[in-house]
Formats: sequence, C-alpha cells, structure tokens
Amino acid sequence: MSTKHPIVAVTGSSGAGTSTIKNAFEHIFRREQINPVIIEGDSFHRFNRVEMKQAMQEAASHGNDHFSHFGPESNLFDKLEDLFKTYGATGGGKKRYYLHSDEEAEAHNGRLGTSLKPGEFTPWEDIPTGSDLMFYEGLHGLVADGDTNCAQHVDLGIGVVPIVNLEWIQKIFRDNAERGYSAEAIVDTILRRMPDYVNYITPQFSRTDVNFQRVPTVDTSNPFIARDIPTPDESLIVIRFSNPKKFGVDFPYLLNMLKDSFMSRRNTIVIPGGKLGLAMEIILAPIIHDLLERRR
Ligand SMILES: Nc1ncnc2c1ncn2[C@@H]1O[C@H](COP(=O)(O)OP(=O)(O)OP(=O)(O)O)[C@@H](O)[C@H]1O
Ligand SMILES: O=C(CO)[C@H](O)[C@H](O)COP(=O)(O)O
Repeated sequence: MSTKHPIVAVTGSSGAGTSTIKNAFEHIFRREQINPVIIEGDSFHRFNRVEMKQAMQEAASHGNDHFSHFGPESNLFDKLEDLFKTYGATGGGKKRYYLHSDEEAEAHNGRLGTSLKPGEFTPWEDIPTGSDLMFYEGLHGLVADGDTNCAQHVDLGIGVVPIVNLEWIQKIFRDNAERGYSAEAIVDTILRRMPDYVNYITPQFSRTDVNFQRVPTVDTSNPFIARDIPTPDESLIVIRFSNPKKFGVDFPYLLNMLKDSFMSRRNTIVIPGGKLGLAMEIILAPIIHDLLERRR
C-alpha cells in the first residue's frame, strides 16, 4: 500500500469484462483529470504465443493437460509484485504489452517502429514519470502464491466476476469475434484452465475491496449454444463491499441515485445492469478522489 503512489487493481478471469471496466475507468480518469499509468495484466505472461504452445505440449507430454495462462508457471507473478512495490515506493517501474491481435500489433509497431506480430511482447519500457496512480487490469492483480503477494500492495482492489455461465459466453463470443478462435478451441481452453481458475483466479475475489458480479436475467443454462451475450438490460449487477466502512460507502445515497437498486445484504447492493457505468462513477470516483487527496 502506498499513500504517495496508490495502486488500483481490477482483476477478473479471461472474458469477465475487465477491459470493459477499464474503459469505464478511463472516463472517470478523464473527467477527474487523473493521470494514470495503465498496466495490462497479460503483459506479465511468461511466454509469447509460440513459446506457450510449446510449453503446453511439453507439459502434456508429461501428463499435465492443465498447464494454463492462469497459473504461476506461465506468468511472472514475482515481476508483477516487484512492479507494484517499486511503483508504490518511487512512482516508477517498467511495463510492456502482449499483442493479442493485428490491430494491437499495428498500433504498437507504429509507436515503437518495430515489426512485432500478434502473440509477441513489446520490449520493456520505463513507465512515464509523474503519474497520479497505477491502474492494473487483468488476471492477477490480487494474486498471492508462495512468497509472492501482489495483493498486499494494492490500495483499491476490484473484482469483475460474472456468474460463470455468463463469463464463458462472454469469453466464447469475444475470442471468436475478436481473436479468431473456434468455439471448440475456446471450450478446450476453458477446460484446460479449470484447476488454475479454482486455485489462482477465484481466491483473489476474497482479497478485493469491491466485487462487481453480473448476473443474467435470461436463460444461460447452456452457455455453449448461446446465440449472443446477454445485454446490460438483461442482467443485474451484484456489488459487494468487503468493508463498507473503510471507504465510507453511503448506501442510502446509492439506493437513491441508482433507480431500481436494492440491498440484498448489509454490504451488498444490487443494481440494474444498464446502470453499471453510473454505479461505478458514483461509487468509485469518490474513493479514487480520497486516495489522491491523501497523497496531497
Ligand atoms: N457489463 C457487460 N455488459 C455486456 N457485455 C459485456 C459486459 N462486460 C463484458 N462484456 C462483453 O464480454 C466480452 C469480454 O469482455 P472483455 O473483453 O472486457 O473481457 P476481459 O476480462 O478483458 O477479457 P481478457 O482478459 O481475456 O482480455 C466482450 O465482448 C464484452 O463486450
Ligand atoms: O487469458 C487471456 C487473456 O487474459 C488470453 O487467453 C491470453 O492472454 C492469451 O492470449 P492469446 O490467445 O491471444 O495468445
């Protein structure tokens, strides 16, 4: 934790919607004139796409069919913790990008004068000086494993966790439409990742300050034949605070501002899916404001 250089981490599984939430944060940052340094969690994968395929084949040849992007063998948890520690102490550190698609490769090649391909990393580069906070978005912002503990450095931890059928529908659609994978290949990936999902992804949601859980109000009982992603209006969002007092959460105010919301537990408010952006703004903007005030 750092008063001077706070870290906000949005964490969730692949397809959960962390990039979507990142976009909502970018609006908050723009409106509040906050200058963040943004870290994409996938840049802390250990292997590029070709190496990962080889590492998976190697693991399979030893009888391990569950080697995955969710676990410690294929990610640099220690390097991520180092970055959080260094940023908290100095406001500096190094970042890079994992290029998922042609569009991402093109954008970074243009910026760096390189000819990197999808599935490769950009070189490590110094993060710009003078940022107000670090914003991490990805799989492992609150991870802890052995001697490594990223969660302890995070000032505001946010979990993005649709119920699992919806998470799978979101992943299948996004990976198919934007990353060109077949439905069968995506289901194989989901199955391969399951042990690491249970051991390394879900425990993080007990270390977060706030979880946003999207719950569909339409039938998603067979996610593998779904024809589309349930829309915001076809869902509710369960928002659970681990300790409402820590951030001075004012539930009567939230209930008043968020039409059709209700409390389901003393620390949990449920809102219509279409109100997610507004809810994030009225819940998170004051918390971020406080983090930055303490800094001043
Ligand atoms: N609240 C939401 N309402 C409707 N659709 C959503 C919502 N959140 C995410 N989605 C959709 O789900 C898909 C996956 O979302 P997104 O790309 O944000 O996932 P992600 O967690 O960043 O995945 P990855 O870590 O693999 O990049 C996208 O098609 C996105 O539009
Ligand atoms: O888990 C993921 C995102 O969080 C991706 O599956 C991982 O980054 C690998 O990406 P790609 O399939 O594009 O090589």
